[in-house]
Amino acid sequence: MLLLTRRFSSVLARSPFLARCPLPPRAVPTTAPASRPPPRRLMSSSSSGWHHSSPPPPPPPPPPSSSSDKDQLFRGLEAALGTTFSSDPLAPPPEPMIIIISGPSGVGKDAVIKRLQEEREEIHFVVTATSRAMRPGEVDGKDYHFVTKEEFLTMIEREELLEYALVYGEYKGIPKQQIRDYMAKGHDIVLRVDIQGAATLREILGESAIFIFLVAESEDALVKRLIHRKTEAPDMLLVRIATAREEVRRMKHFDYVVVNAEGKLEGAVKQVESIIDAEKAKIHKRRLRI
Ligand SMILES: Nc1ncnc2c1ncn2[C@@H]1O[C@H](COP(=O)(O)OP(=O)(O)OP(=O)(O)O)[C@@H](O)[C@H]1O
Ligand SMILES: Nc1nc2c(ncn2[C@@H]2O[C@H](COP(=O)(O)O)[C@@H](O)[C@H]2O)c(=O)[nH]1
Repeated sequence: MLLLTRRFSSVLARSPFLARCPLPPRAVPTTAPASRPPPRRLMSSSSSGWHHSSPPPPPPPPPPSSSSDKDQLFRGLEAALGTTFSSDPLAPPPEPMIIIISGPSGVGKDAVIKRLQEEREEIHFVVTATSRAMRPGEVDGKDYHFVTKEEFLTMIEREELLEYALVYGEYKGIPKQQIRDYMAKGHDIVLRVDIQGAATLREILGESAIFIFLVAESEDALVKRLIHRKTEAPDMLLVRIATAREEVRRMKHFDYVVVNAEGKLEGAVKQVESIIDAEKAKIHKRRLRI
């Protein structure tokens, strides 16, 4: 430290900055401090305590004011350390992550993901494959890859799916290649699956992915939301609602729970974004293995 201070002092001694802002003479010792006796201290006559017998040290030099002074100081510090200051980022670059968004039918998974995609372009939502018929308003390749049952079975045979399940009587599955392609480009990946799909993915991905459980504020709100969506006949509605009761019990196997309350879609999306940001800032990151 003493050596560094000396070197810095000698570098600055050659700089015009020093001419204007001289270092205090006693700030940089020129002889080893061990050879100097400790300063004598005297008891003050006042009741305020101890005082040094030596005069007070001179005030520190004023901070550099002009940009050339600051530049001189910067270069002086570099010279004192004997290396240039690097402008490389100090934090490692964030690695792509896999985020699984699951929850009971009708809770708002698709709605949350749609808004999330609008907010974060770097996120890729994996379009899953399904054997179910297209609903009015759905787009092939955007909502799902709509395939026949035979085509789906071929995908299973060829081991093209990371996970697949029979969901309400129809096949649903995640194409592996899509994940690989987008991760290679540095994108974060969002997967939307039902609860059984999330359980399978936990077995495959373990702690390397982030599992978010989306819930409505109450069962009552969830049922009203499903009725309002008008996509299911009453018998199928009953199946989805009965299944939802069971599914809520699986919440404890997830990493996070996010409440998507009635009329509060934006709040739920913000919370998912906060989770992603916090996970990105983690020092001991999740190591992805797929
Ligand atoms: N916060 C919210 N407040 C009010 N309505 C909402 C909210 N979030 C979503 N919705 C509506 O609730 C319905 C169900 O949402 P969505 O289809 O996104 O659910 P989902 O979880 O993807 O369902 P599924 O699992 O059956 O595909 C939709 O009509 C959607 O517009
Ligand atoms: N296990 C999987 N579940 C999936 C997949 N893709 C979608 N889903 C889930 O299915 C239900 C029903 O969807 P719907 O569009 O018919 O209403 C819903 O919970 C989806 O999240 C998948 O690849 N695997």
